Amino acid sequence: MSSSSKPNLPVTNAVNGPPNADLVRERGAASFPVRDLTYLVYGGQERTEHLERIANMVASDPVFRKTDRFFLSRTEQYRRSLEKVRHYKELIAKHNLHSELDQQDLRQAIDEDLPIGLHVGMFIPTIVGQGTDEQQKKWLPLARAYKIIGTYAQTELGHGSFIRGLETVATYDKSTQEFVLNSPTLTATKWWPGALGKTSTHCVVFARLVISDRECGVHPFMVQLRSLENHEPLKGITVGDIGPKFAYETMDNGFLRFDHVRIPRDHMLMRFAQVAADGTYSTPPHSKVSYATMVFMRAYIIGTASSTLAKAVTIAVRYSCVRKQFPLRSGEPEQQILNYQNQQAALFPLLATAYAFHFTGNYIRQMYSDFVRGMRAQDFSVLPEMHATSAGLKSLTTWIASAGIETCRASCGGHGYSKLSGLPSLYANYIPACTYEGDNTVMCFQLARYLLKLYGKAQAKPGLRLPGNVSYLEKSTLLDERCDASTEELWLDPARQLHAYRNRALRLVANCANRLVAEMQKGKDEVLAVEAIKSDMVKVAKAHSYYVVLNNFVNAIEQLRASGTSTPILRVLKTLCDLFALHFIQADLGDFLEYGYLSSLHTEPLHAQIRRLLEAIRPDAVALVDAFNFTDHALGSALGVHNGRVYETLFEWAQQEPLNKTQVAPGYHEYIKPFLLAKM
Ligand SMILES: CCCCCCCCCC/C=C\CCC/C=C/C(=O)SCCNC(=O)CCNC(=O)[C@H](O)C(C)(C)COP(=O)(O)OP(=O)(O)OC[C@H]1O[C@@H](n2cnc3c(N)ncnc32)[C@H](O)[C@@H]1OP(=O)(O)O
Ligand SMILES: Cc1cc2nc3c(=O)[nH]c(=O)nc-3n(C[C@H](O)[C@H](O)[C@H](O)COP(=O)(O)OP(=O)(O)OC[C@H]3O[C@@H](n4cnc5c(N)ncnc54)[C@H](O)[C@@H]3O)c2cc1C
Repeated sequence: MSSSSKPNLPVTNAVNGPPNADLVRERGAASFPVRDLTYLVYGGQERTEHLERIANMVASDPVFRKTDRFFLSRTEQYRRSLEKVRHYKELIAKHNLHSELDQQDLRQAIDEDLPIGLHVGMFIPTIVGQGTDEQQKKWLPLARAYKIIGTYAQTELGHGSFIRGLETVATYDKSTQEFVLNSPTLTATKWWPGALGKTSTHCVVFARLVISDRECGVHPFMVQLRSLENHEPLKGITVGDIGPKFAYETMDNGFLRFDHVRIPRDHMLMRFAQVAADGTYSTPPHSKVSYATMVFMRAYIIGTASSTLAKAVTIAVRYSCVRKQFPLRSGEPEQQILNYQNQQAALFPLLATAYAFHFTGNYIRQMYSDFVRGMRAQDFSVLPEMHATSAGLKSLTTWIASAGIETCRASCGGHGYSKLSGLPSLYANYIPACTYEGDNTVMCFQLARYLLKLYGKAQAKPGLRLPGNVSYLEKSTLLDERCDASTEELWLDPARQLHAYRNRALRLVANCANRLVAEMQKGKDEVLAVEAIKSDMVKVAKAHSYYVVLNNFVNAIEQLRASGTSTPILRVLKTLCDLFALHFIQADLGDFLEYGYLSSLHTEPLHAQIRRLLEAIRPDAVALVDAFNFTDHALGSALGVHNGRVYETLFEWAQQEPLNKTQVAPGYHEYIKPFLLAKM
């Protein structure tokens, strides 16, 4: 079956001409209607077409061009991103894109780390989440109209993960009803906040509240940093850019110091905790409610892991169809490198993972909106589950996506190392996701701690009912059960796949819990006992998160089946889900073998089934990446161009290299000529 219709996307940036014949053939051989899968991914035909209109508008707009980005200095890149921000605002007005969703779609299409990312992603959400109604009324209209630009300033030179260790102080002065913000030490300097260095006029600062020498914990405060007239820093404020980074050049991550800066009392965001005029402090209803913006952003990051990985896989799969190396036998044509099993084994599990993470993103979005509904009704009961689940999923998805981008890059051979492949910058700009919004390892501890607690409760109280994704912790009998997938066919049973993931997670939780007890029996207190099991806690968190991802993928397919999705689409999604499930068992085989859950009786059919799945996906590989529907602008890759004119595009883009502006190299006269022409 061929694609039901051609995607309505312009081929920007790529060199025009007849499309690569191999890609054309591959597209014609897809076993499912590509367009229907695109609709499924993006939420229907209407929404897909809307996204395409925005993507086309961006892709054909010269202000948003990307191809020269590699040749610009850091300062030029920052200026260009400001130019894009201005144009983004002009387009909102011109095309009436005033809804939050439209603006999100537009930013996504622009596809750059713009210095308004923090304004939109953390500054405004913090005002919404932590501000009183009056505070929202005052600041939201200004922020939404970009009359003020803000960021989220929490991390300091000395502390990021350990929020309670922040040193910036906000001391309440009852006599003037003001807070005095101060950075008492060098390590109290705010360090890293995006757009803090040069762009923001305001920020939400996290500081320890002190009232009459009493420590009241870390709270958020609204602070103006720069004049709205001339952008100069205000009195008492030292602010600037933190300097060169691994990548992320378009973003002015900044530093900030306060020298006894005074702000009015109503600049503390007081939705949950309050300071009255006389200095009376009212505690928040939940001690971690001021961390809510981070939970929001973690959920957002989980949602973007799929699309980021999907971009890398799209580039690598298309290129691997165009690229040919070696005939199998002399005299035969050379093979597309995607025909090699090793290439498929590297790329197809990542393709499957990009689809798996798509459904994880849907799941966490739903969980987050239920959680927000509860919060609005002063119900914080879901907070621990939301925090733990999002912390674990954020870690797993960003780790896998980061490693996956690098695998894609390496799979493109030498050309993958060229920045023109788009993969080095995709990787370099993405990997901080493993660190920001909570270092992944530290986040894993949060989930593991939650699971250990629930496991302990379930042990202490048989018959206790735990919520959906953690209900397996009730069933210690599961530990005695063994895998019975002794044939290739049995490995395709979702119930058996889920059984394996549940069993592994439970085993690791139980093992950790036992070790904790053993460490305490050796005389350690609980704190030191936890220190002795920390690397196992990371494994626990990952194992549980894998289970959550797979469970959601399986459930999503069941729901699609129930809602009448066509057989060819269901078939291809099931194949991807199977590959996801089996690949990550194979990757962590030691976990499953260690406790005798699996034996060689099961591993042989497991490996064989994985090989079959790779073969099954091969004819649909191009269609499956096409279904993500990225424009050439979004991919920013000479290797991933839709028309497959890889070599032509690489050649043309390389001509832009500034070194090629002259035939004779700069420096020739000083450094090359003297030794070339020196007498022997
Ligand atoms: C839809 C529109 C979207 C627009 C998007 C726009 C695009 C934006 C693009 C920009 C992209 C990227 C930009 C990146 C920006 C990056 C920003 C940042 O990095 S901001 C700084 C982030 N910092 C962190 O994440 C710090 C991590 N540290 C922590 O979270 C905490 O300190 C923690 C959890 C490690 C420990 O906290 P604490 O020491 O206070 O607590 P305890 O460990 O003692 O735990 C006590 C108890 O509380 C529970 N707990 C902890 N945190 C939470 C929470 N958040 N919620 C609920 N409960 C929490 C913990 O589990 C313990 O529970 P207990 O039952 O006692 O065991
Ligand atoms: C690109 C980028 C953008 C950022 N944007 C912002 C922003 O907008 N606003 C903002 O406030 N911050 C921002 N940050 C800061 C970011 O949130 C922190 O860097 C992050 O939370 C990690 O904290 P840290 O740097 O203190 O790491 P550390 O905690 O110092 O981590 C270093 C190592 O120590 C380990 N470790 C730490 N604690 C423990 C423990 N208890 N047990 C065992 N191991 C431990 C970690 O696993 C890690 O391996 C940004 C950072 C980056 C890189």
